[in-house]
Amino acid sequence: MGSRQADIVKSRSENASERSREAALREEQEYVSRVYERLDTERDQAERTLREGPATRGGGSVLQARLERAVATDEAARRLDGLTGVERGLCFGRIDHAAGGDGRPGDTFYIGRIGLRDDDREPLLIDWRATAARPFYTATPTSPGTLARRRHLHLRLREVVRIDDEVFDLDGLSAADQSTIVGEAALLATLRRGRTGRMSDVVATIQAEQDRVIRAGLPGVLVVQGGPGTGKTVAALHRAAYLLYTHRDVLERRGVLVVGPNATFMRYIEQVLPGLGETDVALATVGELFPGVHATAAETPEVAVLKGGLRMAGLVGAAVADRQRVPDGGLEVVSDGMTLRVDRERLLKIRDRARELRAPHNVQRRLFVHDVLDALALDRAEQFDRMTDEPLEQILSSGSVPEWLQELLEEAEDQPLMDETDLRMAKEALWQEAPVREAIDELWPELTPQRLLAELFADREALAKVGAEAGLTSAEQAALHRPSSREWTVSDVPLLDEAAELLGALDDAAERARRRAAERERDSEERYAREVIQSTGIETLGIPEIDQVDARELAERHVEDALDLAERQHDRGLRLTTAQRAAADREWAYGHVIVDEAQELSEMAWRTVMRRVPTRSLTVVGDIAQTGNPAGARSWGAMLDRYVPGRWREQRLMVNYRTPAAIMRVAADVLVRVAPDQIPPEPVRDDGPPPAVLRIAADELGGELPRLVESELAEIGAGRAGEGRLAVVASAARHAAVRAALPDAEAGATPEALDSQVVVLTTEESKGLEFDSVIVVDPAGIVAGSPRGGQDLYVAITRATRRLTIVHEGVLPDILRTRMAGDPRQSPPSGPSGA
Ligand SMILES: Nc1ncnc2c1ncn2[C@@H]1O[C@H](COP(=O)(O)OP(=O)(O)OP(=O)(O)O)[C@@H](O)[C@H]1O
Repeated sequence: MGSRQADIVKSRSENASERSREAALREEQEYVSRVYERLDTERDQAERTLREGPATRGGGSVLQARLERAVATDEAARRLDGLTGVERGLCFGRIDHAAGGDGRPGDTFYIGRIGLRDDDREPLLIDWRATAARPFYTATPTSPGTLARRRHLHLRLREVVRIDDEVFDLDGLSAADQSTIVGEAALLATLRRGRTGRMSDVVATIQAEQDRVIRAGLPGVLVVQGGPGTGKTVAALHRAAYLLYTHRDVLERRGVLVVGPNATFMRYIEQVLPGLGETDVALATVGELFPGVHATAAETPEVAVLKGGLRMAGLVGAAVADRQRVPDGGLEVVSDGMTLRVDRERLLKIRDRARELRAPHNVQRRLFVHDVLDALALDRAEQFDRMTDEPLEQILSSGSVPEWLQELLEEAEDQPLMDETDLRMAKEALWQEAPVREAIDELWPELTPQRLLAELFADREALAKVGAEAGLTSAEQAALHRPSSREWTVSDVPLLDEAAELLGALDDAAERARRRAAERERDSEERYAREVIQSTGIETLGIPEIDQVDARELAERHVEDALDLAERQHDRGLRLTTAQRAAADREWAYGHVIVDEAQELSEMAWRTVMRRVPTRSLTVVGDIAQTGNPAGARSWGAMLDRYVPGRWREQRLMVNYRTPAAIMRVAADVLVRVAPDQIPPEPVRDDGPPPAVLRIAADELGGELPRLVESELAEIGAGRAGEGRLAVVASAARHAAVRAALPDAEAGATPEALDSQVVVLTTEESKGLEFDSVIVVDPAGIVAGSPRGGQDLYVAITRATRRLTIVHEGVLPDILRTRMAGDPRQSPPSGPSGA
């Protein structure tokens, strides 16, 4: 065929494919418009139900009508919440199953963020979490299952703007093309988008290895280990949504908790779940796990290691025991001019009897107070008795008393000093006296966790005594000392939680009333707990500690009265979600807990997390190679075997969706040095320039850094459509100089930082985040500051999605030298001193 003829054929076939593309777009637009119409209708219906209440069916009692209303409004509120966040990209995929052997066409399904049905209850949109949607995520050219085609739909608002098709026609593909990447075109288009400072969901392009994580079963502990950018966070969040969809009966009432490393990170991920139609997941940092405390301050590495270690459980235990005192001289208190005494031996017995009560300190205290008051009342009675006894003896022995009176008096002498009523009244009277209360408080005070720890840390003497009992050296005891006014740190929170366990609730009347009410609910809760155990499948796993867990413990302790709920929900402003109720309650037992950046949790933090989930249904997400917390994990087994010995399972994610290959090669060099046993994840992206290295002296940062930032912002096209983010990640030593050089940039882990184009961060603050361009300042300082030599540099380098620049002062650290030497981009755009 001549070339002109070939051109004509090519252009005809291009025209034909253009026409069929337009026809396909039109067809999909029609369908997608129907789907949005349905969404609008459902939203209207839910809003009407909330506004006007459900249509009444008539008949039944008033109570029944109220209950029905309660259930319907609750459902409507939830539905509306779910329908509100899913507008963007509501329908993103379509799967066509191959024709069956009988020649009938295969089924076609549209996949979206939520499920929708038409008026005839026929499925219009399949929820991405439903089983029917699964082939969309798992089909690859090598194993397409029954799929003939997968189609990705790209929407701008409600308009279909592009279609990507994958036809699973293996014969037409070379072996090399039979990639395992699912929906490559759609995936790469997503990955190349500029960053906005907020994570978005990846529901349209979930990969097969991530799908296995997302859809893993609910029971037990699943560890997801993966290098940077492998989508651990995003997969964990999709997993939360999947579990809520699949196990709604259990999880809606007990809730799902996501624990993350810091407040900025939580803000970074917060829109993912609403985008998936889920609004009822509690998000918290470790510093927020103790209700009423929002700790963000960090300790020095030495104190963080100390406070993160398990000896702290012993320290807190010893601190509580130290507040149950028996003075050498016993108890002496002046009441009504009379000195009342309880001797040491008696007090020891009273203390031991209280301690034997298997209850927390504040509950044991009630028995202690009761017994001490007994002893004081008795002492007072005995003293009175002695006072009256002597004159009486004299009268009796004088022989001047008539016989009948003598008998009466002798009889009275044999009677007990006080009957029950006398004793109770005497004790109540004593308890009203301030000196008596103060004296008892000295021996066994009522304590909050905050008071216990603040007083302990401020008291060198107590620290020395209690510290020695917990096996702390004198240097460690001294390191814990601090003024009681100091704010709580993140490392303190697990200690507060530990203390709360040992202290129990305060003994106020309201608390007792609450507990009595809770007691009344116990029966139904126990029944519920059993259902929970059955439905999570834990029973069938035969996990021993579950058998030991009291069913009551497992029960959701806060079953809301349906009528209350209805009335509150009618006024939606007051509606409390499961997540909100759970977050306010330290003893809430969640149905599932997801821990992200889990390598950062200390041993003590794990104790706190495990208390929140007695069923041990957890997803633990992290990367051992990125551990920056000196008290964090060196291996998963070291942290988890204590709670689920040998029974946690691990899934690895091996593909890096964030960092382009050229940057990843530098990161891999660093990884070899810091964690030689870890394999770096394979990058999907092969775009973008190689990383640049610049030598800028510390005193030149003020002049050079702003120019570098400007030119990088131009490179990433920052500002267009709100996209384009740059981070300067500096060593602790250069942080202040960098901030001074970039006075207009946001700094630190604040929510505002995410909204700004340029942010200055420490490596710790950059954890979990990503930016189009990253400038790493002072790699040598970062390596020197990493507790295990280099992890922090690995984290900093792998934050970049497009461009990486390394700014150093003297000689480039060894760890970077191989790869960076002779790099073409060694000179900065404005040309300061080259490397
Ligand atoms: N299947 C996917 N489709 C599209 N984007 C994805 C996919 N998986 C991951 N990504 C993107 O890759 C980036 C990295 O994901 P994520 O932050 O979850 O990784 P990570 O493993 O938690 O990383 P790190 O350990 O470094 O914090 C994010 O921008 C995320 O949206």
